[in-house]
Amino acid sequence: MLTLATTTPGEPEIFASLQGEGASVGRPSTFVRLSRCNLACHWCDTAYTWRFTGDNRPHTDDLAFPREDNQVKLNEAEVAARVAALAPDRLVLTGGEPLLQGAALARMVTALKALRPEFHVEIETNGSVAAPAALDPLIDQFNVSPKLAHSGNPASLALVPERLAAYAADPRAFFKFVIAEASDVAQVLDLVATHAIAPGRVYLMPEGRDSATLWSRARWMGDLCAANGFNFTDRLHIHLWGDTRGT
Ligand SMILES: Nc1nc2[nH]cc(C(=O)O)c2c(=O)[nH]1
Ligand code: SF4
Ligand SMILES: [Mg+2]
Repeated sequence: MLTLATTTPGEPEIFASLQGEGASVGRPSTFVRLSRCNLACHWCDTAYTWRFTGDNRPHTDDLAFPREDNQVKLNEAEVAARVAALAPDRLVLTGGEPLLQGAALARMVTALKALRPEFHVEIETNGSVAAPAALDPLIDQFNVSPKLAHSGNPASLALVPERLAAYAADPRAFFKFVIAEASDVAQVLDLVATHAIAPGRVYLMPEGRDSATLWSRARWMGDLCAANGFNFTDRLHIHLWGDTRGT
């Protein structure tokens, strides 16, 4: 069984869109959004995956989401069938933190590949959780987004050295850092040096949930990327559809 986020109460967040971030930006992809996260970022744009009623950890919106409206359980075969029925041949597993449900995801992706073997599978992870052995070989690309100090998470939870080292050693992994201020990049340089990550595998992405914020941060971030040999990634889906569920 998988616990998914919802678009509207009872409706699982499974949708065809364009990958809006990172190395596969612009590619038509079907997204499956898993509920629950092990972190709590102040600026999280999917707080409805974790900030359930009674969870008072700080968040900029300070909203509490009733669990019954924002989670739905679906079995692995049903999720696979819904993904297979949509046009894209690429799957993006996201959340929340999808690897909290890694064993069930392995069953779902196995069922999907039985229906449509051509699928390319990406996973968006915060990099603090490992993929279980059953899932790992089914993943073509890890989009690892370690959370820096400005996320508000204690480094002891967000930056697990052995996890980051394992992703750094995995050629399937790209690193995508959410940046709000130029000074955040010092921590990126530190992590990249510690784990010997080639700059060409690193993406800097502006924090922002509206076009104006993304554009204003992109202006100074472009220079920082060029100076350090990092890639820049925008958040295409925000420009196209805004900060909405199911896009
Ligand atoms: N279009 C689109 N691309 C995305 N790439 C990563 C996303 C995420 O929420 O993890 C995301 C998302 O929510 N929508
Ligand atoms: S790790 Fe991702 S899903 Fe979890 S709180 Fe942070 S931004 Fe949100
Ligand atoms: Mg998103």
